[in-house]
Amino acid sequence: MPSENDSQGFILRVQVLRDRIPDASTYPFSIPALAGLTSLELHPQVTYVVGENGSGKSTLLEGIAAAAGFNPEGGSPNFQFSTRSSESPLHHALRLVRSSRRPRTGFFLRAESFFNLATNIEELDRVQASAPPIINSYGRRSLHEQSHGESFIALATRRFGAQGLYILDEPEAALSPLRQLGMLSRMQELVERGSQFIIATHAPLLLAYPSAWIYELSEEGIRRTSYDETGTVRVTRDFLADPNGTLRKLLKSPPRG
Ligand SMILES: Nc1ncnc2c1ncn2[C@@H]1O[C@H](COP(=O)(O)OP(=O)(O)OP(=O)(O)O)[C@@H](O)[C@H]1O
Repeated sequence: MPSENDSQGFILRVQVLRDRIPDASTYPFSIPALAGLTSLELHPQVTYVVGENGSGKSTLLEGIAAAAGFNPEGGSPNFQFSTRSSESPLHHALRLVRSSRRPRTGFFLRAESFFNLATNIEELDRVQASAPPIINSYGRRSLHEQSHGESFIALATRRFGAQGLYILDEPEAALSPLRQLGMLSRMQELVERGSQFIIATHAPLLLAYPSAWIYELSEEGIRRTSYDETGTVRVTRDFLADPNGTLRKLLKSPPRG
């Protein structure tokens, strides 16, 4: 049963300490959506970050994840593998305003590091042969031997748990539309058990969690918006309402049929 305290998220707000920014004219502080950011309030349960390619979603999520103690390359706070040090210095300038609740578990998912995570689990299980295998928490089957979607579903159903902080960068890359809807119901189970999500996405289905807050990043900055006003929903809705009309405007020769 969720306690009254569960109505608070673990992270209440993300503050940007402008005096810790070494050079506002270089990456990542030069990204338009981040340039003027001073504070971002998070929903206690589900906060989405949307915006065009290159608008700064991954940079922001990585900064929040690193400031929260995750490996910037992804995984749970226990995973400390490093294949490259490409993380941006954003987290040095971020201060997380936390509630009195502490997450019991958590995961930072970034698509490009899922492969490394799978390899890291195999290596850890090889060297720690006496301990219960870590892969047991991921459905007992090597993530390398599962499809991208299967391994994500194993992660969300087996490894994600109550009182968790989950920072997910475009998880839809792995998921069919049906599985994206399934993810919404898995999110509800976890939210009801005190978890908090921060999700960057381009997927209208995955974006549909009710009462969540949505921030849209753009050249103008970062602003809270509604589901219907997001670019991703508008473009998808317009297309599905009239695919042929859209294609006629877009393509040189008209579509057949
Ligand atoms: N290591 C880096 N050094 C310099 N610029 C970078 C670096 N990483 C990303 N950028 C630039 O910062 C901007 C924001 O990138 P980011 O990956 O955060 O965007 P995004 O919104 O997540 O995009 P997408 O939807 O395509 O995943 C882009 O213009 C990108 O080219």
